[in-house]
Amino acid sequence: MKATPSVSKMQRVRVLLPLPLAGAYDYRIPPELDIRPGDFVSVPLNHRSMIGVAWDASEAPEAKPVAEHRLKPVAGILPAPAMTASLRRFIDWVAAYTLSPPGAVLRMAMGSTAALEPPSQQAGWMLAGPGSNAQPRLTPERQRVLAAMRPGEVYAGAPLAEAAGVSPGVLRGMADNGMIRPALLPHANRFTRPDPDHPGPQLGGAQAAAAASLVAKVAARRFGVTLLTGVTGSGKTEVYLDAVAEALRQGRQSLVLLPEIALSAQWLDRFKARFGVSPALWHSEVTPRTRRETWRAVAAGDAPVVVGARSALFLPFPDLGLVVVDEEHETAFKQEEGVVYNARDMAVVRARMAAAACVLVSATPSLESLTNAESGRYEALDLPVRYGGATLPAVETVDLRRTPPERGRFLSPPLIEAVNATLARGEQAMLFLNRRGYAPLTLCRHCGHRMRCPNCTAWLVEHRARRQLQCHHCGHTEAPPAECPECGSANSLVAVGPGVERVLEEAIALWPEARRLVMASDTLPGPAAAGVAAQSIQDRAVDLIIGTQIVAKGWHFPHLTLVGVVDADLGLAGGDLRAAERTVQLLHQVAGRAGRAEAPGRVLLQSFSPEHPVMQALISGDLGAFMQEEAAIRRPGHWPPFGRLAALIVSSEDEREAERTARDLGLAAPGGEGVQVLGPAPAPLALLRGRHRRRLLLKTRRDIAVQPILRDWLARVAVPNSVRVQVDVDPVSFL
Ligand SMILES: Nc1ncnc2c1ncn2[C@@H]1O[C@H](COP(=O)(O)OP(=O)(O)OP(=O)(O)O)[C@@H](O)[C@H]1O
Ligand SMILES: [Zn+2]
Repeated sequence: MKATPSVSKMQRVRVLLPLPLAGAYDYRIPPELDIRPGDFVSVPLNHRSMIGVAWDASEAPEAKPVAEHRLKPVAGILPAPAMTASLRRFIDWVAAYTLSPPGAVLRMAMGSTAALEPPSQQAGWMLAGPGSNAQPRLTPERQRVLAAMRPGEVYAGAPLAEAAGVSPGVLRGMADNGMIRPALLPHANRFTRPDPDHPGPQLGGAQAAAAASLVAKVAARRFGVTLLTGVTGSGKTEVYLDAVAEALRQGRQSLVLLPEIALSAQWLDRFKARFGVSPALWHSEVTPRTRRETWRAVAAGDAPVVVGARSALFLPFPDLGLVVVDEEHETAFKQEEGVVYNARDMAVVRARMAAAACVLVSATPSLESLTNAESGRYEALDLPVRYGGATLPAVETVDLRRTPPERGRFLSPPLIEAVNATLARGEQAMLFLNRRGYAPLTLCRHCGHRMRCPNCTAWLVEHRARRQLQCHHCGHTEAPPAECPECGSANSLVAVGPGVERVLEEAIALWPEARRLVMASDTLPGPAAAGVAAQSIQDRAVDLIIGTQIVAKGWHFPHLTLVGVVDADLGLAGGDLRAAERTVQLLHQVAGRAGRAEAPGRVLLQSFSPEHPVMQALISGDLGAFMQEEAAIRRPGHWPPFGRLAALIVSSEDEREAERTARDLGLAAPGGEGVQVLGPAPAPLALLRGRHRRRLLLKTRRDIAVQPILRDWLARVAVPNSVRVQVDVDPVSFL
């Protein structure tokens, strides 16, 4: 008798397919197959063969199940490790929470279907052995090959030929003569086990206490969430790496989520220094082959530590013991397309289902996590000082009303002077502006015409180096016209406002001798490029860094002492719920790059409103007080995290259809005590990729779940095929 009853006792099995439209489908189980929940199976669907997962029996069987004789049979079971119950529960949970089809969530968990096939083994050569009675001619070339081989070992062809200094044809000839024979190369497990006892840095004071607390949580092998906060440069990474070490000792796997793959460059060096080897990596730029190998290694428990982007949450860990979310406040953890989910929040759920410890890490924690820590749902650990006695940078504002830049320029005299002084001392300076390209707006001096995207409610951003106008929403590009498309005036188009390219232009004029580096997502397209850039900064091959938000997070540049924020007011303009919170977080993080070693740091914020509470919070550095003010503003109106939000985004290529559906949804809006619907209203991005957009916002009290209300609401409104209604639970973007 087997311990777990197989579903084969029944004649049918529910199979979840990785399709956005499907729930689980019923299939017939042929007598020769022994199928258990979690098995990867191939099944017929519309005359094609598809791979899906044997799902668990439904708790509420359908009223009218498909008749037995009409069911198609399962074709076979794939030789891949079955999906664990904890991952299946997680997929169901994410689908229910985000109102997504479970199949769409499953698709994220299947990584690459190729990973489900047995790994293809490469062929090589080995000595034929004593049994062979070959008596071939022993040329010097063949002798060299034999000398390069040891009995019983398999050699890949190309390196063997190279080692013996012969052509591959020689090997084939020897095989024909029976001197060597083909054999399969053994699998190299590329994910060497990190050594938890590899000597790491000596943790001091608060670091040691925090690390001990995290280690105890991992050792307890229970679910629990810890919010690890600490000033920039306090060594939070080193602290949570101790928790990773404990998971290794426990024989359990760890997952570390980072918001930006570019960041992983320095992080990987840190990991390697701590454990002697590299972890497995998971993000969109990993090659298909590595993806396949990583997926299988994770499933087999052979990848003890994975560091990745949000999609790594759906990897098939058989025994996850620790989930870390670094820079937990980052909005990059929100996936806005397809299944709309927040990886930070789902990481907590994944950890709960795996009975794993979860650690959320940030110098600027979100109000959500702070509130959870305050209520005792999360445990709080804090590192109050910078590592190694470094002090926090001094933050000042530059009042742009009093000391404005020269006409047509963007760097004010005080900032220019500060850069001068920094460069003169041989230290590094950074100019931060969260805007790619040369200028955010191109305008006709004569008629006032603005260059807009034809597909979006957005201005075209000039990228001068590429001689392009670009839409940052849909990717539309066009060449800058010679004359105004509206009034026909020649040479009348002017660039308005700065992007990093324009700041670079100004920097070249001011500091022609300085070695400059631009760090933006389009100039550093991948983690490798970011790694090279980071190294050149560490090696002091760069004097002046000009960057967008990718310079803000995580980096440790010991010789960087000045940070200049070109437009500190930029993030406040949008005016959504979290605009102030986000601006404080971003600018505090950027500021935190300055003065992380011996030399003290200085930060200058160029602003038109230095008296704004955001600037005041940055100057004082007292983010706790700022967040308490934020909480006081949001609490009475039940705004998150003191209430719940879900957005409906109605879109269609036909504006009238979008309008009509939005109105119908508005008319059918739910109500009652603690439930409120705002809208419909045109979205700020009223046109996006050629689709007209309307928004509705459901707001409920914290104790009222939005999902049942949304399901009920959506079921009452007929949505034409040409209209899409996207559900965004816990929206981060309000565009
Ligand atoms: N105990 C230690 N021994 C040696 N080096 C340490 C120790 N703690 C931290 N460091 C080093 O100090 C630097 C800052 O640490 P780390 O980057 O982890 O800080 P952080 O708290 O994550 O900062 P941020 O929030 O700004 O990203 C790193 O170079 C790190 O290796
Ligand atoms: Zn566009």
